[in-house]
Amino acid sequence: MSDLPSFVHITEVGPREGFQFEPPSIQTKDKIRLIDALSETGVPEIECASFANRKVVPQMADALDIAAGITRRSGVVYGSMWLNAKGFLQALDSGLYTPALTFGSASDSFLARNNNTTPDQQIDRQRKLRALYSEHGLGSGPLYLFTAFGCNYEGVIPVEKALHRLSELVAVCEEAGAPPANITLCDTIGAAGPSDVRALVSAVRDRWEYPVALHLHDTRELGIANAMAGLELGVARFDASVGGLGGCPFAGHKSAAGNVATEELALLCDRLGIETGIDIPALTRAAKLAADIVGHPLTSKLALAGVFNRSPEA
Ligand SMILES: CC(C)(COP(=O)([O-])OP(=O)([O-])OC[C@H]1O[C@@H](n2cnc3c(N)ncnc32)[C@H](O)[C@@H]1OP(=O)([O-])[O-])[C@@H](O)C(=O)NCCC(=O)NCCSC(=O)C[C@@](C)(O)CC(=O)[O-]
Repeated sequence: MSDLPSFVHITEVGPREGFQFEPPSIQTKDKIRLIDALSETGVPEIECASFANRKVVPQMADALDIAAGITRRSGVVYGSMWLNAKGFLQALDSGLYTPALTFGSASDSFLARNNNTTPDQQIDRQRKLRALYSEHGLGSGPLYLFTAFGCNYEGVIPVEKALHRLSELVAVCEEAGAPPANITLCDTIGAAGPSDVRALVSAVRDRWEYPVALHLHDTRELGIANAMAGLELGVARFDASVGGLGGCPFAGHKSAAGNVATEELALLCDRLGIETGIDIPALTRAAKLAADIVGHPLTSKLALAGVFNRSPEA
């Protein structure tokens, strides 16, 4: 356990990844209500929305309204995501935090469905995005590898394939003089187990010195075990989603439902003596609000059971 980090940065992605996976009928005011509630929980960063083709992701068509409607609390970073230049320029206009994101996928089939590109086109798109980032004064940013462990269309992704796709994306960043701020390995469909996490994180570390981050899905109940494997390797940056909301609509018929729940990851860290800055009871209340807004129970057992009272009154 000696490599456990002392602090873990958790980016809350529920308002983006969660609501993209729900029907488009969720009201903008409710999305804003959840983001404002999350702002009071100590999460350091909230991904509020994405700027995407509204014909394929109508759930995110109100991204600009969300950006305009939220109450920004000092000390909280309010971010967004995009997959192309058009989305990046909208994100800039929104005033949400816009790090220089680079994206790719270990599965070529997922890439075609999610990003509408072949691997070569994706590299070309990332080069152009990087040039656009430079024009706007942005340097290094996170590099995301989707379906890093497996995919509903291609099955298991061998470590070598993930490394190959990563090396192309890292080269784009390095050639632009903007090495990745981190390499975020995404288990888009909850395909991994702890040994897979250990194998890929270690292989990436053997090859590059960039910090590794994890974006885990709990689709098959291994999300927290996978997070534990990452923590034991010293991974100190995670994405997670309040209540376990979310998934990617382009990930296949079994899909990607259920990110690791932020409050459960924060609880794991707390029980390991790792700081996150998160007020777990407050986040658990936000998870209940998220369930009310979407109108169905969420996967987080902590949200269901409530925080364990260590000193109950007799
Ligand atoms: C993939 C792209 C960007 C390809 O975008 P493209 O190839 O440029 O365009 P397209 O062929 O998809 O569509 C073209 C039409 O979309 C419009 N368009 C195109 N982009 C935008 C935009 N940004 N904002 C507004 N409109 C846009 C564009 O203007 C045009 O409109 P038309 O001329 O036909 O009227 C696009 O198809 C798209 O936005 N798709 C949605 C993909 C998506 O949002 N996926 C989910 C997020 S990724 C994820 O969840 C995984 C993650 C991050 O959580 C990690 C993990 O778990 O692994």
